[in-house]
Amino acid sequence: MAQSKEERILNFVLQNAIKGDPQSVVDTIDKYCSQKEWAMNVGDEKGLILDKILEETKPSALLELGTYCGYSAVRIARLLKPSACLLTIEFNPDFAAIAKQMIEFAGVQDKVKILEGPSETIIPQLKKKHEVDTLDFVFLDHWKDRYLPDTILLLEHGLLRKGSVILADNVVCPGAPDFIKYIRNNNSFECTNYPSHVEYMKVKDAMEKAVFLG
Ligand SMILES: Oc1cc(-c2ccc(F)cc2)cc2cncnc12
Ligand SMILES: [Mg+2]
Repeated sequence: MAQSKEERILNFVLQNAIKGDPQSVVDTIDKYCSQKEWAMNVGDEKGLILDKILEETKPSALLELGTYCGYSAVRIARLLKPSACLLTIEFNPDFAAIAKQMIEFAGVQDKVKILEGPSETIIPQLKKKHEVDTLDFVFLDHWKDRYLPDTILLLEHGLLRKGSVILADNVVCPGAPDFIKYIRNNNSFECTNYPSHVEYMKVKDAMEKAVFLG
């Protein structure tokens, strides 16, 4: 069976990065995806914006929607305090299997839990099945037409508290216009836009930060 792009990325990491060193895993994925095969990781440019917002927020309970190969899960986990926990939801079982190996190789498996399945099913289970109280930080990086419905689900299930930070990737390209319209017109959110570029390309993109005001 021919290897998938995601398997090629994982194998490049296993052969070229340093086991147990999350920064080397992040750098190695960026090297492969900028020089050999493009892939939809948040990447190094938007990754620095993500890093800065994480360092300002210092979250303990985090949720990521859209694990893919685990690049942002490793990137986020490398900055977390020992007691912090990142739950990351991935719909595609093949991606989830790659991400599991990527996270374990990076040595951040104690801070990351992959939840495989549709976000609309898993979000309502977070409190009872996954012992979540409220979330300090949410990274939206999955299907763009799920950003708005999943944000509404988070609100409906009492998963946000005063000060919870939502950070959304790709609000320009591919774009999430319904999410942006909603969140910028909702007085319960304080929004900030961070212009950037699509990972590994010169195409304009941006991230949007939305702080829940309670
Ligand atoms: O960061 C991303 C980028 C793109 C994407 C694809 C094609 C293109 F031309 C430009 C951008 C798609 C994504 C899907 N899910 C999560 N993240 C994504
Ligand atoms: Mg993205």
